Amino acid sequence: MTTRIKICGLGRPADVAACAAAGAAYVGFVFFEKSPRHLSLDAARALAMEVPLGLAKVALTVNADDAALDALMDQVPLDMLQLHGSETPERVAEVRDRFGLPVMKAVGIADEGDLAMLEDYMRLADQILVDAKPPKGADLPGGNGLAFDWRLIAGRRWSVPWMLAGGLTPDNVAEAIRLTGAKQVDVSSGVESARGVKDAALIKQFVAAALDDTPKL
Ligand SMILES: O=C(O)c1ccccc1N[C@@H]1O[C@H](COP(=O)(O)O)[C@@H](O)[C@H]1O
Repeated sequence: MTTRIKICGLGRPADVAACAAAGAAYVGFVFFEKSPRHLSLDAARALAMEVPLGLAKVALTVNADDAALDALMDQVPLDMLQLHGSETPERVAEVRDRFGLPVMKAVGIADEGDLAMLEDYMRLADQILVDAKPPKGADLPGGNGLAFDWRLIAGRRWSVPWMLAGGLTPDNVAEAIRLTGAKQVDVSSGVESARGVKDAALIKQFVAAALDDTPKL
């Protein structure tokens, strides 16, 4: 199976085109006002219309309530919801039932003590996104360009599909895949030329580096 790649935090039609041309499997739109990648619903709708069939559109939200998710779902065509806040397992189940889209829950990892949470969420989410835990006091719960110790999840057994995230770059993604066995990876900061600004050349390099590590059968 080829590595599936998500590029998160797109802002312009040219970013969508770069992801499609490079061979990404998912594109991510951020709905979190503190983020430099935040999109209004109008901007996201326009951007989503540019996404070719076969490239999955993921909405990243942080502790969004039903009203916010209703508005998002009404206005933006989407394929998946990424819950990147402190949503409980019960909230993950509720969102999945109410909105009828696959739900990917982000889990922040800093040390072994965080690994138990993976089991709790794997029972209820369609996918898990394994990210670095943000530093104390950080403005953003993700998208900080920080990696965690990948050895913590090396050899782990997974009961649902999962994606590796956190501080990935064109230079380290192949090693991250090799160490963790990830079949899906997600990147934001590592393909930006400035905070919040995606770079087509870096997107191409990242996808090529991630695909290059796919075992050839
Ligand atoms: O990208 C953001 O601005 C963001 C905001 C709030 C929560 C998560 C966010 N991004 C996600 O964080 C991870 C890792 O990002 P990075 O590659 O380390 O910058 C990724 O899943 C993004 O989807």
